[in-house]
Amino acid sequence: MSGSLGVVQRWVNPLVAFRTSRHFNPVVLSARGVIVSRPIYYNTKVLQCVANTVTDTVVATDDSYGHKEVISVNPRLYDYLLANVREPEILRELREETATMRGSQMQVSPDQAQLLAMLVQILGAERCIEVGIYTGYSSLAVALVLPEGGQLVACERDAKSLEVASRYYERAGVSEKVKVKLGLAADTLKTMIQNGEGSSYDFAFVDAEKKMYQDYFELLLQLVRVGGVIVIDNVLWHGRVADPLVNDLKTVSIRNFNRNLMEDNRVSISMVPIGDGMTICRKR
Ligand SMILES: C[S@@+](CC[C@H](N)C(=O)[O-])C[C@H]1O[C@@H](n2cnc3c(N)ncnc32)[C@H](O)[C@@H]1O
Repeated sequence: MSGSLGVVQRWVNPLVAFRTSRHFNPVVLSARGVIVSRPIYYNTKVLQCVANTVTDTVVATDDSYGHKEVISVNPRLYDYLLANVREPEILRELREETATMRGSQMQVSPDQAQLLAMLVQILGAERCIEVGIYTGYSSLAVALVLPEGGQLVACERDAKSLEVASRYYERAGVSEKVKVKLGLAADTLKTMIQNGEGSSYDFAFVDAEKKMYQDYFELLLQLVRVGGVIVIDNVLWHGRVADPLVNDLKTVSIRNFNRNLMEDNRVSISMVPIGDGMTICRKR
């Protein structure tokens, strides 16, 4: 720090200071480091946030990424994103009730649910499957956009969480559309195949036992028609899949599943960094 009054930008990345310089008056400190003037529009905390916004958010810019400024969602940006999600009132109530329960971190986020509903609508899906209901947030999001006569076969092994889900299906008026299958999902899917339901579904969402992903996928690939879509949740697994030092059973199985999917010519794929990561697969 200099011995005279001066502008101090030690907390500002020079690139960011340049980019944002039109938007604020800098902090001026005395020789002893006492603030003698503050920005006109921002207090120092806000200013710090402004200065950090770009550096916190843009996570990749170099030529490995074609100099594309790739962003990562920080809390402030995520709040903004959520403020732009159209979450139906009934889903909000279910999400808030679930938030008081054990395991609430398992439910998909509002932006994920909106994407699922959007995919179902784009596909014009009438016959859907969900693997892993919990209290019903994602299944209700799908059921709400199904057309008259549409059906969602939803698999869950935990009867207690199903009580919440069923109550919300009822309240939302979609009970007729959701066929709940209590039991192990793989068994339910096998039975559906044995019953001749192969290639008759338009859409499936997988959000249950991570070690079973490959099995669920193989079964669902038989149940979904050509052109149908299978969405898999948690494919980024809190970032652990990209960390070679993490090798617990769940991480390894998701990592292997992702690698297999990359080489699987039976589907087109798109891995999307939404929520905990989702891969959208379209059956060829
Ligand atoms: C991540 S949660 C599902 C969250 C849900 N999609 C939502 O948005 O609220 C996973 C659910 O899968 C269920 N589950 C786990 N293994 C299962 C299995 N083998 N068969 C059926 N359900 C299973 C769990 O009981 C749990 O409720």
